[in-house]
Parts: sequence; C-alpha cells; structure tokens
Amino acid sequence: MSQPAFDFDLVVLGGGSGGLAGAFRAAGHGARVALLEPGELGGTCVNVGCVPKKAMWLAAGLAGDVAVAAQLGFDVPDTPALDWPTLVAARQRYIHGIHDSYRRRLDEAGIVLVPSRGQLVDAHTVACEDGNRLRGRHLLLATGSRPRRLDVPGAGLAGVSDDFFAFHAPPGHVALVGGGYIAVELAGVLQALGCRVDVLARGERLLGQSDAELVERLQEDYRQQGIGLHLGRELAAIEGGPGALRLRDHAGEVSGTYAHVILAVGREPNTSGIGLERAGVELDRKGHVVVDAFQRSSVPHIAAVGDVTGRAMLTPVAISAARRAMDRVFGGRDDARLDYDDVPTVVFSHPPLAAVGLTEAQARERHGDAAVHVYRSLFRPMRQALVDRPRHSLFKLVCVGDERRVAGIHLLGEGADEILQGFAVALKRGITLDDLHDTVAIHPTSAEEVVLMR
Ligand SMILES: Cc1cc2nc3c(=O)[nH]c(=O)nc-3n(C[C@H](O)[C@H](O)[C@H](O)COP(=O)(O)OP(=O)(O)OC[C@H]3O[C@@H](n4cnc5c(N)ncnc54)[C@H](O)[C@@H]3O)c2cc1C
Ligand SMILES: NC(=O)c1ccc[n+]([C@@H]2O[C@H](COP(=O)([O-])OP(=O)(O)OC[C@H]3O[C@@H](n4cnc5c(N)ncnc54)[C@H](O)[C@@H]3O)[C@@H](O)[C@H]2O)c1
Repeated sequence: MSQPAFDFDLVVLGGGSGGLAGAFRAAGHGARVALLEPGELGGTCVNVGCVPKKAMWLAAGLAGDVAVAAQLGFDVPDTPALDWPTLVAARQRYIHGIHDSYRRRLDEAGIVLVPSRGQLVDAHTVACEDGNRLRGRHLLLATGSRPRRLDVPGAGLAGVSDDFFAFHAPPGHVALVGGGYIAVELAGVLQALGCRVDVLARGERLLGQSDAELVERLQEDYRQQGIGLHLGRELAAIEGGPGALRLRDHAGEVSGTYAHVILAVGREPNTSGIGLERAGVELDRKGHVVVDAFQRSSVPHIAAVGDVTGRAMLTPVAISAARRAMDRVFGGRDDARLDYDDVPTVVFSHPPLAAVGLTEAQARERHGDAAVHVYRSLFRPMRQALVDRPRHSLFKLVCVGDERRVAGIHLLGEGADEILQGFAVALKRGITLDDLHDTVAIHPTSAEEVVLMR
C-alpha cells in the first residue's frame, strides 16, 4: 500500500473527535498511521466540551430531581448542599478513563501517537516540536477550534468556556456573553447548581438557528428560573477588577457585579501558524480549511474534518466526516462522503432543546407558506404535573406538501435529548405525518406526543 518515500500512509494532526476517528478508521483499513496531539487525547469534546459539560448538566438535573423528590415526600434537607469539588473529581475521573481507553485503543491499532504539535513543512512533511519530521502519503487536518475572544476594552478580564471547566468551587454571580449553544447551556447549569446568572446577547433572541417558538418558551422558562436575560445588547466593555466585574454596552451599564464573565461568542479554527500556506492549503476568509464534499482540501491528498472546516461544529459530525474520508482514501469507497443535511442536535439547556431538519421559518422560506403545515403539542410532563409545577414541554412538527412529509422535528422539554435520535432516523428516511400516526404510541411518555400530534 505505501510507497517507500513515506514514513506513514497517513499523518493526522489533532487527537480530538475527528482526528482519532480518522486514525482508527484508516488503521482499520491497513494504513500505517501517525497521530500528533500536543494536549490530552479527545480534544475539545472530551476535555473542555461535550463530556464535562454533560457531567455538569446531569448534576444540574439532579438538583431539580432533589426538589421534586422533596415535594413527593422524600426526606430531603431544605437546602441540599452540593460539594462542588466532589462533582468535579467524579467528572475528571470519568474523563481520565476516556484518555486511558484511547491510549489503549491506539496501541492495539498500531497507531503511533506523537505527543507534539505538528507543522507542515511541505504538502507531505510534518515537523514535530522536537525537530523530528514525518512524511505522510496522505495528511488529515483535524486541529479543531478555540474560543473566540472579543476586541473590546477589558476583554482580558473575562474567561471563556475552557475556564468554566476549571472552576473548583461554585463561581458565584456569573455573566455569560453570547446567545448561542454554550451561553445557553452554561447558564442553565450554573443557575440549577445554585449560582446567579445573567446572559448578555446581542441578538433579540437566544439560539438564532433554532425554531423561534421553542426559543421563546425556553427564554420564558429561563426567566422563571431566575436567569437574567439581557437581549439585543452588544458588549462594549468590561470594567472593574477580579471578582467584581461590570459590563457596559453601547447604551450604558448593564446592572450587576459579577465574580466571573465568560465569553461564549463562537469559535475560531486552529489554522494559523501550522504551515498550511507552505502546502498550498486554501482557507476561507474566517480561516477555515476549504473542503469539497469529500473533505478534500485544495491539495487532494490533504483532507480536513471537524471544527477546522467550520461546518456543523459537532462531535458526531467530525467523527462521521473523518470515517467516510478514510473509507474513501484507504477503503476503496470512492463515493463515501457525509451528508450534512438533517443533522440532529441537542442544546443541553434546562430543559433540553432537540432539533432535526428545518425550522418553521426555514420551511416557509424554502417551500412557501401554503406548503407548510405545523403541528404542536404543548403539555405538562407527568413529573411536573405530580408536583404541580407550571413547567410545560413544547413539541413541534414542521411538515411540507400535501403528503405532509416531516421536514423538521423540534422538541423542548424533559427527555427531548434522548427522544430525538430515533425520530431523526425516520425524518432522514422521508417519513410523513401518516407514518407517525400509523405508529402505536408508548404510554405514558413524553415521546408519544410526537406520534400523536394532529
Ligand atoms: C463547551 C462546549 C460544549 C460542546 N458540547 C457539544 C455537545 O454536547 N455535542 C456535540 O456534538 N458537540 C459539542 N461541542 C462541539 C465539539 O466539542 C466539537 O465540535 C468537536 O470537539 C470537534 O472535534 P475536532 O476533532 O474537529 O476538534 P477538537 O476536538 O477540538 O480536536 C482538535 C485537536 O487538535 C489538536 N491540535 C491543534 N493544533 C494542532 C497541531 N498543530 N498539531 C497537532 N494537534 C493539534 C488540539 O490539541 C485538539 O486536541 C461542544 C464544544 C464546546 C466548546
Ligand atoms: N450541545 C451541542 O451540541 C453544543 C454545545 C456547545 C457548543 N457546540 C458547538 O460549538 C459551537 C460554538 O458554540 P458558541 O456558543 O460559542 O457559538 P454559537 O455559534 O452557537 O453562538 C455564538 C453566539 O455569539 C454571538 N456573537 C458572535 N459574535 C459576537 C459579538 N461580536 N458580540 C456579541 N455576541 C456575538 C452570536 O450572536 C451567537 O449568539 C456551536 O456553534 C456548536 O456548533 C455544540
């Protein structure tokens, strides 16, 4: 398979979601693989993303459960205390287990792990920090992304999502700047774990890409939980000193003094200073690697996957794209490529918001008002009703055409994160509203609302 001029069939830059998946798949096809990773294996997702975030989200959910349990007669103290360090220790133990498992699997697959940052010297050669050079017949760029910082006075006083995961004690009153996934998720977690939270977002609503109706309800829910939402306000400056920070927008001061300010205003690709220009790899104006439908960069034997390409920045997307790219390069599957349509996602808010396909607004724009049919179910899950809480779930189907093809599924409420996956398969297979109605419901669940909507 390999030519003698090359040390490896594949050299991978980045041991995160995409890089690891690509390395394992290529090795599975018999390729000789080297993987460079200067940090912890698992990249953003495992170390400062999905995994620690989900651990904190689960703990935040438990705080709600404890309150429900007390109302149902369990003998729970009035203010159950959380020992933050115990939670963080359990979280990190779990993450170390993932590191160990990756190391073992890399060994078993015969992949050479190089604990170094890589830099391209030319289109086939990667230099390691110790000066060693590796020649690869193919290269895979999977260097991911990092939190974006804002260019406003005092921005250096703020942290980013990475800093949230470094808190070893409850952080007190926190301001989150941004209205996307990270701001919404961290706000929900912190509030549920007993901190005070304000969100400052420049958009008039949170989660600009999600269905507006669900977002409106989530915002209402967040306000009821006590989260301060300051929408339509663009950060102009951060003032004060450590532990006592204030925010200013163009209209004046935003009320509140914060122990921490966390910027969650998007991410930037890790493409600078790694020699891509020497190899002739084209970048877009935001610095992402430009790839075609097969993840090929402008240099055909250099592929790129995951956040570094700026397309649907999600772990399963990075993994799926990498596996398919390696199936194409080393597995003889010339047509292998990821379909980026109808990727399901979950915002791990409290409650979670799960979505696949078109929002109502997108469907109306694409298909015209007359072709779009929307079905909704607004209901109180039994757990909420049992303790007479006002929390409702809102599930919504967006269908198009006379046959009512399901083009979008949007679920806000308890269990939405676990309910959506199976329905995403169905949507991808082109089901109609009748297909849902032909399916017998599972009772009593929240999920049954999806097949009962009329
Ligand atoms: C707070 C947060 C929560 C998230 N939650 C979710 C979630 O719930 N679900 C979800 O699907 N996605 C989530 N994401 C997104 C997800 O983490 C990313 O989309 C995913 O990690 C991207 O994988 P990647 O392989 O492209 O990059 P990464 O996982 O970032 O890996 C890139 C790796 O490349 C290494 N690297 C960088 N430069 C070099 C170099 N020159 N040489 C060698 N190595 C290099 C880095 O050290 C890093 O380990 C979240 C992200 C954040 C920040
Ligand atoms: N559950 C998940 O799957 C999950 C969770 C977290 C992150 N992620 C991924 O990570 C990515 C990054 O998350 P994120 O929340 O940082 O980004 P995001 O793209 O979701 O949201 C960025 C937010 O920052 C705002 N913003 C951008 N520039 C700004 C500026 N100059 N001033 C003020 N606000 C500004 C935007 O309006 C938007 O509200 C997400 O897009 C997502 O792909 C996924």
